[in-house]
Amino acid sequence: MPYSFILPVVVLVLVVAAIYRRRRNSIAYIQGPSAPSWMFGHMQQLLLAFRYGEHEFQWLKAYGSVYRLKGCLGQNRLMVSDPVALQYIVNSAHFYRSPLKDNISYLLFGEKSVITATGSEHRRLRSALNVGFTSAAVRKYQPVFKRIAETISEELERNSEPMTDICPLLCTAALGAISEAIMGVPQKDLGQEFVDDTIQIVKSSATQTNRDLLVDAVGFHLPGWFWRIVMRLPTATFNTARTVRSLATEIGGRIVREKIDATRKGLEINQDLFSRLVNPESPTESSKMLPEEDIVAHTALIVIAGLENTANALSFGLLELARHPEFQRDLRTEIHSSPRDADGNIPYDTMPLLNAFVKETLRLYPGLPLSDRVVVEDTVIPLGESICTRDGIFTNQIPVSKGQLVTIAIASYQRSLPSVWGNDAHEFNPYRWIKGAVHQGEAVGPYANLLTFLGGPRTCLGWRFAVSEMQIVFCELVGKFSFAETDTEATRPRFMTSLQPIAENGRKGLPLRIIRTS
Ligand code: HEM
Repeated sequence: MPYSFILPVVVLVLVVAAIYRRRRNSIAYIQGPSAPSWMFGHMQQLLLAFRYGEHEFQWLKAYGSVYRLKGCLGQNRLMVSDPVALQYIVNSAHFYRSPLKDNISYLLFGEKSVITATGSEHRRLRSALNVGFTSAAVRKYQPVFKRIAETISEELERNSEPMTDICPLLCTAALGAISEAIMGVPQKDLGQEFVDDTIQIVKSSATQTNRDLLVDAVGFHLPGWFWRIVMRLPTATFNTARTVRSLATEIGGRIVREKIDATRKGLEINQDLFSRLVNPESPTESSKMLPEEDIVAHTALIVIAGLENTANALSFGLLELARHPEFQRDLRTEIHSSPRDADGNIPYDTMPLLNAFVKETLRLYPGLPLSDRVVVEDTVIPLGESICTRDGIFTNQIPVSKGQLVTIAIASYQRSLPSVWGNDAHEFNPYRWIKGAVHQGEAVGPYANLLTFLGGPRTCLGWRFAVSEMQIVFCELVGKFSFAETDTEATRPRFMTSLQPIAENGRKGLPLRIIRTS
């Protein structure tokens, strides 16, 4: 057969082209620290650090805002905290979430949720859910946040212990806020089993051990269909995840059906998100209405997405106040001297110290300090500042090939450039926001130029919700109590799926001395 050589030649050409392209776009020429081991690369230092960032922030200092790290089993990873590069990555369709994270989201939330949907389906779901997350919608949740904050105060007043772990209280408060504002029901209606299992799944999905690092590294190369089969296995974590999902479907389904019934009976409709999705207030909302099953599918996602991150941000804020008594006093003075309306509301957005404090807390303690992306199509990442390669050549762009792992280094970005944050970027200094020391350059995220809520089409839907809840809870608590650390520096941030406060005993917690002030 005269043409029988064609196929092998075509295959050979394709293989050589692929190798050439891989070499050409390999990131091996980018500088970075040498790895302590081939098996774990830098992953133990990055993800299992005793105090989050103890190695990462040193690498940042040594290599700048783009450098190469080793993942497990010799994998090359690109760590990026350059604002121009980050803006490109979060907005570009050339990058997608790492397959591992995507598969876990798929197991927990199914394919009908905004976090797993892609393309036009993602845009449709976001646009519909957004009716509950606009500035106007979030303003209407303020009474809920206020009530929730007062419940924490009442609990603290009853408590006569010399030391209180504030974390569980803040977690219950954050759950109450979501339950009432998003679903329009008191927290007890969610049922203890759902609440316990949800908290459990957040804990057990935390990457904490060497074994987890290796499973993640191997899992990265496995196709989605393989994961979907593995996730049917009856392991403790997968069982809890399945229970959370089925309880969420049951509870969400019941809540949504009750709201549909109330609408049919002409009863008054509330301001919570689920009510508005069932019974839109305006024709624009009507056109984006979600069917019942789509609303139900978001029950678990919204609880999990909104609970941990907000509660942890509140905890870290109180930790920094305990470490900075003078700032705490100034903030209390601002709270006491701010005018209140007839309902006791303060114009939260106009309080300089309060807002500087919220921004500084979210800058230093992003709930998700790292977020992995995979290149889905060859592209070139532009850089705001040139980097020097291992060959001593300066470049202001990095070509990356399909399959390359890129880490959006959120925590590093928020401490990186002195030209953006000032020279004391590693310190807690809320005044930097008041003195105008923060340079508002590239708009990388939706709030204060921070990436804590990510950016681009996948920006956190609940960012205004979280900021408003933080403003109100801080006002209530700092207005009535003083916070002091029992052992300065004992509590540390650790990365366990999210950035969490870890007490001296190695467990999640924030023990504080809390005293009534007025
Ligand atoms: C301080 C608190 C919060 C932080 C730091 C935070 C952070 C984030 C981040 C980083 C993402 C992107 C995740 C990714 O794509 O890998 C995200 C997505 C999301 N968040 Fe938040 N979040 C917070 C509070 C909330 C709240 C209170 C809600 C809802 C009540 C919420 C709902 C969502 C949803 C629905 C998404 C998915 C958006 C999409 O994929 O289009 N978040 N959040």
